[in-house]
Amino acid sequence: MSKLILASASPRRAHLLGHLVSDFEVIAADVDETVKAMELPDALVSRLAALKAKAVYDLQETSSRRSIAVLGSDTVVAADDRILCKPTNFKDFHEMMSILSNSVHQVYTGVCLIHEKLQQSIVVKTEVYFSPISEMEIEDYWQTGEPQDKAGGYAIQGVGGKFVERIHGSYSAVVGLPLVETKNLLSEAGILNGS
Ligand SMILES: Cc1cn([C@H]2C[C@H](O)[C@@H](COP(=O)(O)OP(=O)(O)OP(=O)(O)O)O2)c(=O)[nH]c1=O
Repeated sequence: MSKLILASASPRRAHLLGHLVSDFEVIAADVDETVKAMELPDALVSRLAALKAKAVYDLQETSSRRSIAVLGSDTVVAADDRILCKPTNFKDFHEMMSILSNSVHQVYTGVCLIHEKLQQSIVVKTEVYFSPISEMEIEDYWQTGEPQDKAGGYAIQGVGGKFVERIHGSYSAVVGLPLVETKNLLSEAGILNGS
């Protein structure tokens, strides 16, 4: 049985993966997440998920690579293909919330599994519908500290959940790791217990 490594610094991803696998290691991947010119969101999350998995795979001793599997993932928020990264300051965040307020946007999560030299990737797209957000709500939300490290400036699983009217797609993908699709990837690779 292969040892599974999650190539991520995100506690949310580790928590979600824990719903599928009881035993895995976590190693943060240090990669350049700069968006390329004209890069579309689905291509971006696919490239970054693979980059993260490959970075951690390459850190492993050559002799042990045959018995490991590495999972990388990346999430971005996009409004009509315009990528909204993690807000760097309040002005940036305010602009994001103005775009998301009373409108629908897309959350893309890419997952890549490297196992026995094979690399398999998937991208999950979810549509998220936001209710109108007032100026005061934008200011108050920024003060909570929650938006700062989140793609698109919000967390559906936290305070940001109060802006979400409905979603069409995968809730776990919005949080950071699509459970059904990741389960299928791990299962096909023979990594899940009992598969
Ligand atoms: C939209 C949204 C994003 N997020 C989070 C998930 C991701 O952790 C983060 C997107 O940034 P990522 O760069 O995908 O992930 P990360 O920097 O947290 O961790 P790593 O690269 O090491 O795997 O935003 C939420 O937690 N809730 C949400 O509703």
